[in-house]
Amino acid sequence: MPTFTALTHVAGRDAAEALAEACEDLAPEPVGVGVFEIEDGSDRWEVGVYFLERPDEVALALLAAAWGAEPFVVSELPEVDWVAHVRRELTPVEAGRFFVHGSHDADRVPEGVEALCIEAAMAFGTGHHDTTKGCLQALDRLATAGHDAHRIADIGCGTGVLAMAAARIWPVTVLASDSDRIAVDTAAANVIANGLSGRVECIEATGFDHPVLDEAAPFDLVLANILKQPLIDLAPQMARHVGASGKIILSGLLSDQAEEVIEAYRQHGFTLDRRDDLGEWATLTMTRGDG
Ligand SMILES: C[S@@+](CC[C@H](N)C(=O)[O-])C[C@H]1O[C@@H](n2cnc3c(N)ncnc32)[C@H](O)[C@@H]1O
Repeated sequence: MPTFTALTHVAGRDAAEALAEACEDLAPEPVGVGVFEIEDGSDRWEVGVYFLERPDEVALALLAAAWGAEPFVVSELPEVDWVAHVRRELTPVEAGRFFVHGSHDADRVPEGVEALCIEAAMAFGTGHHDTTKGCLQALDRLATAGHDAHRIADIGCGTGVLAMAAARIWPVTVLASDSDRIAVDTAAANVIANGLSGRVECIEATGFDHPVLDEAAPFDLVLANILKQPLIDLAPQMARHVGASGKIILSGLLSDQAEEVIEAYRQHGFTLDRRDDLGEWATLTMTRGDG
């Protein structure tokens, strides 16, 4: 378990930010630099510079030079399992019928929900982000409306949260792909942890560039929570891989980017069913054809 040495100094906001900036290129290299408001109404800010090993006297002298006349406090942070700490801080997320939680909250799962256990790890998708939440709500609505999906893909699966949610609704094998190997491995581990082995297949691919995705097409449901530009770039491939009347759920775009994405997909034969804005993010549900 790593321990950290912290160098801290309290100042006004501008001075704290200037100090933090001066410390970013230091040797030894800090593992983190942060500026935090001290919440006592005094408008004072703490700048903290964190090292995995305590800097020696020479390094401290260099740091003192970088910080100019400002004094700093050197302290050892208590030994804390920060990963476990962050995980414990994550509270469960409810979206439609889904209840996404960490393993530390397994005993808090209410009756009658579809529970998905996701640990905070190296991949995106604990359910906390409004884009993930928006997609889970859209999935829930499609299922409630009786959409029948036999071929499903989740492009940019991250932790696999959306693919697993879809697998909980429809009794088919869902293809989950991501361009990032770490995300693919994380999703595969989550699939096992959630008892969905054989129901979600995780593959490394950018967009639909994988023979397994080509062979499984045409899909009648595709989820893609990636950013605006990758979504727009994906539109021609989406049109080739989604069957007539197939649904797509798109997110990862800011509300003010929604029209641009809708237009790109309109040009490839999709009709907007609905748009849902959560926070500053939009989620689009569209149909291939006239809906
Ligand atoms: C915002 S995360 C979404 C994760 C998860 N699906 C969710 O809804 O929380 C986007 C993921 O898409 C992946 N990604 C981005 N562009 C991609 C592309 N063109 N093809 C496949 N994966 C992509 C990233 O590596 C990342 O894991």
